[in-house]
Amino acid sequence: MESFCSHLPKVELHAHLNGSLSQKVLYELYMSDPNITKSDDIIKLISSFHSGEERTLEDCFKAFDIAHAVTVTPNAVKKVTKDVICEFAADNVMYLEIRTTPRAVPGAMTKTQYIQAVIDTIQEIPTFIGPDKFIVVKLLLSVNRREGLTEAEENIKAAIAAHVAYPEVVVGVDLSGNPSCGNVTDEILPLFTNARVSGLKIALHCAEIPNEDEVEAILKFKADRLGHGTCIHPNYGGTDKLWSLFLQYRTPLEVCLTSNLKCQTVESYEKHHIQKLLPIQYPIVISTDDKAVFSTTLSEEFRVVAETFSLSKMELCNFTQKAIEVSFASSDEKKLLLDKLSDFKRQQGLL
Ligand SMILES: CNc1ncnc2c1ncn2[C@@H]1O[C@H](COP(=O)(O)O)[C@@H](O)[C@H]1O
Ligand SMILES: [Zn+2]
Repeated sequence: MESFCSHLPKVELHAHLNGSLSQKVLYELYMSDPNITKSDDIIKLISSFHSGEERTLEDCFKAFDIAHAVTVTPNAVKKVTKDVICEFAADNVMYLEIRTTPRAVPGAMTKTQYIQAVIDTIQEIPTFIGPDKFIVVKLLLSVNRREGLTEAEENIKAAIAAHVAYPEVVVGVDLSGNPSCGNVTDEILPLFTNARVSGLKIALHCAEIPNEDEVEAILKFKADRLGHGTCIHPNYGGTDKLWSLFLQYRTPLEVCLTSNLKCQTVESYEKHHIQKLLPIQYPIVISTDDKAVFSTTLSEEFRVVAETFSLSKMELCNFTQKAIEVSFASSDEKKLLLDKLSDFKRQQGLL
C-alpha cells in the first residue's frame, strides 16, 4: 500500500507555504542570511520545527513564527516556494494549490513583492522541475484571522489585484490562522464577499475548535471548500444543528489527519472525524496542511487513511478524482489531470 500511495498521481489542495518548507531549506536560509543575527536558541527552534511531535494547537502556531523569521526577503520566499513545489512533485503530486499569507517586512519586502515572488516562482516551474516530473501549481492568498481587520482588508485587496493580473495562477483566497483569535463572524467573513464577486474561489478553515456561532456563519457563507471541519458533529464538540447544515450544503472538505492528530484536536487516526464522512461519501480531499511542521507527506496521509479505514486502491484513486473535481483548476486542466489518473489506473489494472 505504501508504494501504491507513493506512485498514485495525487492532488494537494490544502498546503500552507511556510508550514510546508523543509527543515533543510529553513536552516540553509537562516545560516546564509547576513541580516539575521544567529542565536543558538533559534537554531534549536529550527531543529524542533520538523520534530513531528504532538503539541498543542498553540505550540503549532509558534512553529510558524520560526519559518516567518527566516522568509523575510523576496529571494527567500522564492527559494521556499521552489523547494516546496519540488518536494510535492517528487511525491507525485500532479496538481498543487499553495496557500500563503502575504507578508510585509519593513525595509526588506512589501506584500506585493511577497506575492510576486511566489507567482514568479510558479511561472518558472518549467526551468527547475526536471524532465521526468509534472506539476500544475496554483496560488491562494490567505487572511490570517489573528492579524485583524486592516490586514484582512489589505490581503483581500491584494488577492483581487493579483487575480486580475494573473488569473491563471491566483485562483482563490483562504481564511486561516489561530482559530481562537479574531472576529471572523462580524468582521472578517464579510470581506470574503468582495473576493467572491471578483471571481476568486473561497476556501475557509472551519471548526478546528468548538465555536458554534462562528462555525454556523462559516457554513452559511457557502464557501467553495472548507478545511478541517473537526468540531461540527455533536460527538466532536459540534452540535446537531451544525451537523445538519453541513450535510445540507455538502461543501467539499479538506481533511488533514496528521495535522489534527499532532495538534491534538483529535485523539487518534481511528477516532478522526473522517470516520463520520467516509460511510456517507461526503466529498473529502486528503491533505497535508503543513507537511514540514507535522512531518508528513501526501503519500503518507493516503497510506494512513487507507490502512486505518481498510480502503481499496480504487477508493484511493477516487480521492484523487474527487480532488480534481473540487480543485480550482480550469476545465482543460481538470481534463488533463483526469487523463493522467486514467493512465495510472490502466497501468495498475484498475480500469
Ligand atoms: C494547524 N492548522 C492550521 N490552522 C489554521 N491556520 C493554519 C494552520 N496551519 C497553518 N496555518 C496558517 O498558515 C500560516 C503559515 O503559512 P504562510 O505563512 O501563510 O505561508 C500560519 O501562520 C497560519 O496562519
Ligand atoms: Zn490549514
